[in-house]
Amino acid sequence: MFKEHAVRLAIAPIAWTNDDMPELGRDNTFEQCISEMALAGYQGSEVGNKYPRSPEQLHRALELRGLQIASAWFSAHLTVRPYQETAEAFCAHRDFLHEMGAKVIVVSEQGRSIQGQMDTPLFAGKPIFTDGEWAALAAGLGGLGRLAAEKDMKLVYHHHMGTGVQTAAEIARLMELTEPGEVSLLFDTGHLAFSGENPLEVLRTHLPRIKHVHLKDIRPAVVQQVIAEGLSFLQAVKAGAFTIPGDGCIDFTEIFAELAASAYTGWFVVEAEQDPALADPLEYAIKARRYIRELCGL
Ligand SMILES: O=C1C[C@@H](O)[C@H](O)[C@@H](O)C1=O
Ligand SMILES: [Co+2]
Repeated sequence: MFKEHAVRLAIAPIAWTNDDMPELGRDNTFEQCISEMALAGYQGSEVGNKYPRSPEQLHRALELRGLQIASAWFSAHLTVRPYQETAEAFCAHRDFLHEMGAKVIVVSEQGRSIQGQMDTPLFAGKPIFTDGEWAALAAGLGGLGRLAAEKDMKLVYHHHMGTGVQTAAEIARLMELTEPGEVSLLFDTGHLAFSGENPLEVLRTHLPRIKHVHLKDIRPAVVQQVIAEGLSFLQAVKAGAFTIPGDGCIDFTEIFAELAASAYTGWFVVEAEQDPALADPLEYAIKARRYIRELCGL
C-alpha cells in the first residue's frame, strides 16, 4: 500500500513513561523502553525525558537496537512570552534533533494551555485565542519555521486537547494564517477524535501540509465520562481515554488509504499514552504493530 521506504514506523516512549505525569511508569528505564520498541518491530522513536541528551550516547543506544529518532516535542510560548525567548530554546532543540538525524520538529503552543493542569476540566477550560494571540502565534511560528529551514528541517504543528489549537476550525485558522513553506501540520488521530472531530475530514482538508503523523485511538466510553464528570486532560489519560490504533473507535482503513494515495513521506508514530501499570507497554506496542501491518502492510 505504501511505497517502500516512503513511510517508517516509530513509537513514542509515552506508553512506558509519561513525561506529562512522570509517576506513570516511573520505574520503566530508558533501556527497557527502547529495547521493547525494537523487539516489537519499530524502526524509530520520539525523544522522552529519560533519553540521554548527549547525541553520541543516544546514537549508540539506538543504533544497537536498530532505531532512529523521528522527532521530539517542543513547547512554544509565542502568545505569552517574547519571541526571542522561544526562538533561543527552539534553536537548541532543533540542533539536538538535527544531530540525531530528525527531519521534523514537533511544536505545540502552550500559552494558556491547560493540558498539564491536573484539576482543570478539559472541555470547559480550554483557551480560546484572541485575534492578538493568533497574530503572535502565526508570526512566531513563521519565524521558527524559517529557523527550522536553516537546517533543512520542517516545523510540524501539533494540535492538542486543552490548547488554543485543538478543533478543526482552529487548525484551519492556523493553516490559513501561516505559510506552507514555514509551517507544516502534525496529524494526530487521537486528539482529533477526542475533540469530537472527524480525523479523516481533517486529513483530507490539510493533506499537502501534513508532514508528521501520530497514531492513536480513543475509548469513547472514557471520553464520555471525561465530558460528563468534567475531568482534566491528565485525568482523562489516567482513566484510559487514549489507546493504540485498532483498540478504540477510529476507523483507520480510510486514513491509511488516503495517506497512501497521497505523496506522504515520513514517519508514522504510534503514540498511545495510558497508565503502563494497567496497559503493558510491550503488549500494546506489539498489538499496534500487528494491526498496522495487517491494515496497510507497513
Ligand atoms: O504528541 C504528544 C506529546 C505528549 O506529551 C502529549 O501530551 C500527547 O497527548 C501527544 O499527543
Ligand atoms: Co501526539
